[in-house]
Amino acid sequence: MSTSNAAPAAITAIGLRKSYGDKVVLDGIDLTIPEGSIFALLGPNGAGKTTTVEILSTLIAADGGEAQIAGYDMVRQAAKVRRSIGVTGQFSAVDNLLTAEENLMLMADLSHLPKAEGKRRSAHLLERFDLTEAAHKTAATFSGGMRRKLDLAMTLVSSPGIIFLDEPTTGLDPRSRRIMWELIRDLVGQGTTIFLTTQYLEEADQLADRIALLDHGRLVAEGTAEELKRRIPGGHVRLQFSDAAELDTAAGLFGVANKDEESLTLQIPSDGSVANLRAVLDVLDTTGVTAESLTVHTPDLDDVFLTLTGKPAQDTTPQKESAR
Ligand SMILES: Nc1ncnc2c1ncn2[C@@H]1O[C@H](COP(=O)(O)OP(=O)(O)OP(=O)(O)O)[C@@H](O)[C@H]1O
Repeated sequence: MSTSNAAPAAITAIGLRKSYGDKVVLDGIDLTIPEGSIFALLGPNGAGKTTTVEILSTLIAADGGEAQIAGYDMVRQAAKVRRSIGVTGQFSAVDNLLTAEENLMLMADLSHLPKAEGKRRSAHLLERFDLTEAAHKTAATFSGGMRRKLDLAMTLVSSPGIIFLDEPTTGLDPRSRRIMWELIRDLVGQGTTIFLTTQYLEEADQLADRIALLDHGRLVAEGTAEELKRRIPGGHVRLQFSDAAELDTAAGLFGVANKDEESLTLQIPSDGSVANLRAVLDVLDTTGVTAESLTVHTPDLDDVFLTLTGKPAQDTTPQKESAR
């Protein structure tokens, strides 16, 4: 899932600002999201994730800053931006009184698709999202997972090139979450750009090419999951030796190292980069010490979150109810 640096940007933003009264919600946000990639905006409750999505999808106006979405200026060409994007928000667009198919056809009508084309796309999406059997059932009878799938399918009726997913799996059980992830990966495989907000570190880790961490209205970190994990202390390489003598010799070679006599292992602080690993191996090579194995331990995103925001991740907070 690597993004090419050569891919043109689907979304760029410079200096986005938004306040409600004296509360500064976004305090200068810069973003560049290449086409065909998944970008995750990660942040605790109230960090400003939804506000960012609302601004970029032209639902609300920023107080300052600029953004281009699909090459269109979000203020001067707002209508063109809207035609290029799909938005699945925290509040479901699904109409409970309609069937799955009727919900999809309604979206097709709103997108001004000819009736036959709307029917064709609805049928295709129902099949792809495994909702064919539920096509003629009213959405009121759907489980949370089915509803989310239908919601996303409705966003896809107009085949947008850029999709904003605001907390797409909040409140879903693990199985439904995995199904959503697969659907999201499929979309990107077809060239769609995904802008995702999430409170789930694992979700960002699993899906996103790049992750930005939003805290108090600012992006406090941005990079791939691996880059973010390397930015914080706690990473190390662990060398395993076959006997105590080798372990002792090796321990003498490295200035800072944690020796465990019992497991015959040596832990050396490391950022996990190739250059650092090479340096460790070079030291062993030149002194003729043989390690049995080497493993790299990078901190997980939980550590990153805690270090950079000073707050634990929100995975355990009570989940929000979607308005129906
Ligand atoms: N219309 C509004 N009027 C006043 N304050 C608002 C409004 N919309 C959002 N806020 C405030 O802006 C802050 C950011 O809200 P936002 O919904 O963007 O956060 P979030 O990161 O999406 O969090 P959550 O996961 O809870 O949705 C919050 O403190 C919220 O109370």
